[in-house]
Amino acid sequence: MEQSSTKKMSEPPDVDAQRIPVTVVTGFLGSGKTTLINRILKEKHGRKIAVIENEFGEIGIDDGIVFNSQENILEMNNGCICCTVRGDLIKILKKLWKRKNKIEHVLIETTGLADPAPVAQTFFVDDDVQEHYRLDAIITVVDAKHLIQHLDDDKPEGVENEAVEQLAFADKVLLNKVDLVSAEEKQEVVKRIKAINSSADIIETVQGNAPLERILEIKAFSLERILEGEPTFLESDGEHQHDSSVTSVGLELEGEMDMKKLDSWLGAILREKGTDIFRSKGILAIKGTADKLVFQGVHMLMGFASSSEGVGKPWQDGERRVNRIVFIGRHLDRKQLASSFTACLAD
Ligand SMILES: Nc1nc2c(ncn2[C@@H]2O[C@H](COP(=O)(O)OP(=O)(O)OP(=O)(O)O)[C@@H](O)[C@H]2O)c(=O)[nH]1
Repeated sequence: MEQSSTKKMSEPPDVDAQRIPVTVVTGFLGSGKTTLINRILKEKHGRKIAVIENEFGEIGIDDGIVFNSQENILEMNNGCICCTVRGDLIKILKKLWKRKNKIEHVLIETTGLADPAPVAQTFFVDDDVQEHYRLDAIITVVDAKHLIQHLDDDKPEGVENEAVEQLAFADKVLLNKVDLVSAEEKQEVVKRIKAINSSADIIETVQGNAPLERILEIKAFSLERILEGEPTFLESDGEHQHDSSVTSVGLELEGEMDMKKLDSWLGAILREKGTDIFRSKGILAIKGTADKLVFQGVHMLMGFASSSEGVGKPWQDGERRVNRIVFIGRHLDRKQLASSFTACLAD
């Protein structure tokens, strides 16, 4: 007896067991990050999960369509998590561990244009953060249909290709939207992923349906592996250049929309400009119904959902019906988008 208690006393404390695991969910615009996080939150995981959510675009849309039953959602929408709001990320993390109602897992959703490296670096360069958190894994969600075009996107000198960076840093790749590609197309995408990152496990998913035990608390992040590929990982100050040709136009307009006009307007824009418009989404008020309409576009693919199907909440009595829509991509014509959006208002 005595022997075993002496042994116990001399054992180092299990530091990892005391630190809160963090999963960074990254992946290009529209790949399915929010879908994955919503799915995780809805499952019976038995953990108290906090989500830190960073959205790209002039106006945030995700807050209105997701996570509506969760209290532990922290929004950071005043810049990109990998540069301007990294200080805010540290502040939020510090606040979180001081909460009485102890958090057991943190999910960080980066914007679709973020470089995950500075986010990962946060867990190794700040002493307080390092003491309380452990980076469990970087999960990169990939849109099987659109990945290759983003990997092949020509970037200006000195600008990183975000889709490549996101894959290079992945501990797990969720090859999402496999329902949209053929077996041959899928094989080609897998080949491209492996050429960038041969060590990450690839999980094929539809609507982010990966088993939780393969994505949470998996201790997959390895600093050694990262340092092998990027020896200066811990030294750099997180400074990097974003592709400034990708911008966003966010529009807000009070009133009720004509569904027919809206549908044909969005259909036409995405058909004509869907190569340049990477992502579009909106929350809309339609004449004749109190249900909120949620619009989602990824390049030329678009779809609607409604609060009648449990996505978001209906317009409440007295709530101002403000339509919000955001377009993210290249060569966006703000004036033209604004006037054609206004033209969709119901008479
Ligand atoms: N066909 C298909 N559509 C999917 C799948 N997963 C997600 N989607 C749709 O893809 C669109 C974008 O999904 P999100 O989860 O919002 O993507 P995201 O990565 O969070 O997008 P951003 O945060 O704006 O970059 C939505 O319309 C989803 O319903 C899938 O497996 N198959």
